[in-house]
Amino acid sequence: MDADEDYWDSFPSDGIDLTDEPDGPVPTPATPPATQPRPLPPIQAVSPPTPSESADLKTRPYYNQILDTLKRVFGLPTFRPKQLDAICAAMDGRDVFVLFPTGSGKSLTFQLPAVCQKGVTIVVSPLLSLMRDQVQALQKIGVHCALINGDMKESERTKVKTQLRSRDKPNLLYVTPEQLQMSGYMQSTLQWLYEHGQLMRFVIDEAHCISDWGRRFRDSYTHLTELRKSYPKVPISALTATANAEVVHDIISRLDIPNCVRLKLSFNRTNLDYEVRPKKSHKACVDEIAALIQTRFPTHTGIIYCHSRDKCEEVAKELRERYKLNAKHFHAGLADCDKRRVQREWSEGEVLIIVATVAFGMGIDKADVRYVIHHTLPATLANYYQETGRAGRDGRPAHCVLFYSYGDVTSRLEMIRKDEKPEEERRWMEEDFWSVVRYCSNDVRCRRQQVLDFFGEKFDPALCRDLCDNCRDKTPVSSEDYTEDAIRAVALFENLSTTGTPITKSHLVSALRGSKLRTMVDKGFVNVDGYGSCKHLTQQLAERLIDEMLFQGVLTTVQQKTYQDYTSSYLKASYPRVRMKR
Ligand SMILES: Nc1ncnc2c1ncn2[C@@H]1O[C@H](COP(=O)(O)OP(=O)(O)OP(=O)(O)O)[C@@H](O)[C@H]1O
Repeated sequence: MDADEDYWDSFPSDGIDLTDEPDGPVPTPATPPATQPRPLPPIQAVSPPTPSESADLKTRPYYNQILDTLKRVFGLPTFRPKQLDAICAAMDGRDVFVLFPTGSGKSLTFQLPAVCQKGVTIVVSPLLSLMRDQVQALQKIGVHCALINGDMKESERTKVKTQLRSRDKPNLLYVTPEQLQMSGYMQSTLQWLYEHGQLMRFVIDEAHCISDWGRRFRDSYTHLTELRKSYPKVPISALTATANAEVVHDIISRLDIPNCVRLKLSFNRTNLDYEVRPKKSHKACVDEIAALIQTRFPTHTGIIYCHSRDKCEEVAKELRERYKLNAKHFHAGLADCDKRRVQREWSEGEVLIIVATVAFGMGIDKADVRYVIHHTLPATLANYYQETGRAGRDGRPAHCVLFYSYGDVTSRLEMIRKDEKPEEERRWMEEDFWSVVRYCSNDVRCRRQQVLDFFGEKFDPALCRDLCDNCRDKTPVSSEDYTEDAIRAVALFENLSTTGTPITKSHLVSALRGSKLRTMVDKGFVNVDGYGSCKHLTQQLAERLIDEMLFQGVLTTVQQKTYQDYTSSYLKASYPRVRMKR
């Protein structure tokens, strides 16, 4: 399998281009991993703006100017929540920390002040594609801005730097952290701007990259900690969509902006409907996806995420050929020109369905995506939030469906275990992935609550308004203790193992229920002590019992090659054994 997503690769030396990387550096989960014993810094939650910041923003002397710029330059009628607070803080020359979810309009919070003020705002961004898109979008509406990255020819870079010292300065300069760090000429240009009072602000986009609490700590971001020392009078804005309390604290201390105006929005995407569906087989899953699209979204745009390049191509082909749906695939294996073409066709509505790996998403700002379907499990719950976050950016209802099977869990775990990364990183990957498994297997708790919980945000499920499958399911929930059955299952598993035959999950389920299947007889399982000890359980309950034992780590799985190079997943005990000397 050519698994595409490789979340833990180090970043390329100068920005990121369209590889099969997730959209932006990997978000940080709400809690640091248990296997990483680091002293916790004191948690400093993001505080609401102080009264002087929130009250009477409309009386600010520049209020009419920013409102006019919002309408005339950006073509937008009103501000979204907290945008005005962030813009006023920037206009007042304050340091600002913006923690808003994806798609909430963070960019405007620095772009608008940059347009209103004289001088240059430097925007440090790790994603080349995102930078290009933003610069193009700004140029389209007549904003004077420029870009410097490692891909450009030296002559092009020199042209921009010359422009920076001229009268015809851009309002915004987008730059990769590497360019800011490496280029001596860049440094001297900044110094020149600073000395001439023309350096308006530093904006650190994806600011969680600066924090080593983030899993994808980016080396080139470290020197950004020098900005305050080198340019003490220049205010700094830090923006991120993914930071827990520790990361926020770390960013603020590293950038040395302790008195920044802190603005936070809820991560609840109220218009998204979350649903998990069992994945019975690949074919059944594609059938269901096709039926869902044909009945509910026949003329709408959507994204289907798959784990591997092969799967993307296969699913897109099946949707086209079997269901006559307008689908195309996208992954990092495509030539750059093909990537651009498919992305453009989808953005312009010529192609409705994109079947993609996580490579798809960087810099995508399509407002009317009506559904995001996961054919395969995402790597972490934070990634799931980010990937589903591409739906409904226009604020209108959108649907997120995640297909889940234990088979996908085991193959993902197997891949993680085979990964050549250091053991600790593999453990993180596993732990992050378990958050997804727990989310899928919890069919009681509000999905929205589970997602927000992951980001450390408390959410009252009553506010979900039945916009998730668990809240919609009104079947009364009863809880029963299955410990006795679990003990029987462990004893039976031990006894079955004495036959020397590897045991699959379905063997154990059949043995618990006392199945008379030929294969159980042939393998000699039926004669084992405890065979049929859970006859009272239905097939579904027995399967859930074993799943639960797998989730809780009582059992685990190992992959073994069978005949003809097929691999099967076998159960392995992972409960501690008590051994005593007699
Ligand atoms: N006040 C507004 N009114 C209407 N649309 C807006 C407003 N502010 C921003 N938008 C639109 O919202 C979309 C998302 O904005 P933006 O790209 O800044 O989000 P973001 O928070 O930076 O998201 P991400 O983290 O995904 O980059 C854009 O299409 C933008 O034009």
